[in-house]
Amino acid sequence: MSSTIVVKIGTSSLTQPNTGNLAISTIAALVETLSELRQQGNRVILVSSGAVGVGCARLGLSERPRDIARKQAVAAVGQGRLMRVYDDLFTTMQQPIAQVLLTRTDLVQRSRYVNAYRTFQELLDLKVIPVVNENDTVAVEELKFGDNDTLSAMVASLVEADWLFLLTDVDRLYSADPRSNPDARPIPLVQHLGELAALQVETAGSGTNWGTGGMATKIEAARIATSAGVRTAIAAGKYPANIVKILQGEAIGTQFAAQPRTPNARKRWIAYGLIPTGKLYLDRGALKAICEGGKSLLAAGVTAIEGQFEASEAVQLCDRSGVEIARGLVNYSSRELQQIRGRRSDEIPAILGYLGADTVVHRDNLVLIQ
Ligand SMILES: Nc1ncnc2c1ncn2[C@@H]1O[C@H](COP(=O)(O)OP(=O)(O)O)[C@@H](O)[C@H]1O
Ligand SMILES: N[C@@H](CCC(=O)OP(=O)(O)O)C(=O)O
Repeated sequence: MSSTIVVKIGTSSLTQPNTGNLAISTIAALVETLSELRQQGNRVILVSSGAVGVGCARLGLSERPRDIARKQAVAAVGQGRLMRVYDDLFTTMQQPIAQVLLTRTDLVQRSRYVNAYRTFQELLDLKVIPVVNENDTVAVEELKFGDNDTLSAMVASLVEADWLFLLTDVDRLYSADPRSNPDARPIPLVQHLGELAALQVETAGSGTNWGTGGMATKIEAARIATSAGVRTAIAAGKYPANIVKILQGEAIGTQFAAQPRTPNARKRWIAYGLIPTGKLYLDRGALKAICEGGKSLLAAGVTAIEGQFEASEAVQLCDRSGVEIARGLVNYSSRELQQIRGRRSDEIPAILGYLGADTVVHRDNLVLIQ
């Protein structure tokens, strides 16, 4: 049966740790595996990091630039080089590829999100492997994915993938960074991300100087992807052929079970495309109403508000301790909500001096976060 498979590979796997030069044998093995998967009828997307690392090697820079403009310039050098290498190798496998560079804003605006979705579908229908990266050269700091782990999870959610593979320079997730902690225990399977707290998994430490985010961003990616219904695996970038073995059911790397997928595409955009600008804390009655009753959120159930936001923006709906339970588009600004929180809906016109929406977040604009 054919699947939609998103594979993300990090800089630490694509480049030699000492010189920053391309790890050609790894890239060639990756190209072979992905081409074979494609030719077996699967829909395949590659999310590849490496623009900054490869750009640095090309320009003879020995470390990742800290200055933003310099980093953006270096990425422009590396991205072209990287695509040249991919295109040469994929062409030897008769496999067409496409470059897709995304910024975070492309997923925030509904029209651009839908447009990106359509372009991916078209490319996959044409049997092309899209090679995706963040558009580092134009992305602005405040609106960045920041790391390709998050980007790949959002792409996997956008295209409703069956699998997300996060290929890195360790063979799986451990209870702590295995580089600094030889007693770290391997974690083969995560049924639910809640288990990680009980397993006391530490994600501090970010491997080589070239990787961004370390394990923490991979766990966050697994959270986004699994709650969008995508099975996720963390595995060694050195052995891309393991992807095929994992698809055949072998217990390699760390595998995260998928949660049921939100069937409504617009709700998935609310949950995974938008960037929340505020937090609403809910009382127990409101949590029960939205979680068990499938109801809208009313002002009466909001106990506190954090952040500055306008009506129609995305907010996180949290329990008393700040754990996010749901996300939604809010009908009132933070200023208005400060005035009406805890109050009955029929009191709102008198408090605000005008007739607003009955609900703070309507159930059609509200999605539970697993
Ligand atoms: N709990 C953990 N389990 C495994 N690796 C961890 C853990 N915590 C931190 N790490 C580090 O994360 C690194 C991988 O992240 P990173 O360097 O960002 O890779 P990539 O370039 O593939 O995104 C590993 O080399 C490892 O040192
Ligand atoms: N977009 C950046 C990659 C950022 C990133 O997440 O890097 P990595 O941790 O190596 O996957 C680049 O191409 O250099």
